[in-house]
Amino acid sequence: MFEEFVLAASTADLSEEPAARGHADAVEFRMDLASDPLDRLAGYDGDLPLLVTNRASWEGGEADGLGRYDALSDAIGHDAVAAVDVELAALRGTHPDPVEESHATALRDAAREENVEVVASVHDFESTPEPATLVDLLADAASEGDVGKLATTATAPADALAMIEATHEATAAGHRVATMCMGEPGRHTRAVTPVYGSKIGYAPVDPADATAPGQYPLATLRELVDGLREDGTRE
Ligand SMILES: O=C1C[C@@](O)(C(=O)O)C[C@@H](O)[C@@H]1O
Repeated sequence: MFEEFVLAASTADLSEEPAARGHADAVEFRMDLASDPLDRLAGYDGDLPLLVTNRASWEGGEADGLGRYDALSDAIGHDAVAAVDVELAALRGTHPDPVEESHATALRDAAREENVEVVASVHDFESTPEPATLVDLLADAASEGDVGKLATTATAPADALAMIEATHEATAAGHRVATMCMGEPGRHTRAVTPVYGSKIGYAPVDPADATAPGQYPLATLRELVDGLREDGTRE
C-alpha cells in the first residue's frame, strides 16, 4: 500500500468517507477519538482502504491501557483494514511498561498474518531534534514496521528544514518513511516531504476536526502534493 505516496483522510468518523473519496487514497480511522469504533468498523462499507490508529494517551492520543491492543487486533481482521499504526516506543520496548512490547509485537505478528501493513510511529509534541537524531529515529521506526513515521513539532523554520533533510537522508539510505512537522512553522513540510520520499500524508476532511496542529485541509494537501510531483499528476 505504501509503495507510492498515500494521502490519508484522518477522521474519528467513518461516515466522512464519501466526502474524502475524491481526494484521499485511504482513511486513517482514529479509533481513540471515536465512539464505538469497532461497531463503526463493522458497519463500514466505503471504498477507501483503512489505516487504523488507536493512539495511546502516552503518545498524545486518547486510548488508555492495554485494551487498545485488543481493539486493534479485532480491527485488523476487517477486510477494509489495510494498515495499522503501532507506536515505536512499544515495539522497541523503550516504553517504561515492558508489557507494552509484548502486546505491540504480538499485534504486529497478527497484522503480518492478515497482510495488514504496519506503520511504526514516533511523535514529539515539543520539538524537532537535529537531523542526525531524526534519521536514527526513522531508521529504527522503518526497521520495526513497513513504514517508519515521524511527526515532530516545529517551532522555527530550521525545524522544517531538519525534517526535510532527514526525510531525504533516510529515504536515500533505503528506509521507507512518512514524515511531517506539526505546528505552523512546519506546515509546509506536509506538502514538501513527499518530494523527498515521505509515503504518507494526513489531513482532516473537515478542517475543524484536525487530528494534529498545522494540518492542511484534505483537498488543499492533495493539490499541493500533486502539484509538486514531477509530472504534476496524481498517481
Ligand atoms: O501520527 C499521525 C500524524 C498526525 O499526528 C499529523 O501530524 O498529521 C495526525 C495523526 O492523526 C496521525 O496518527
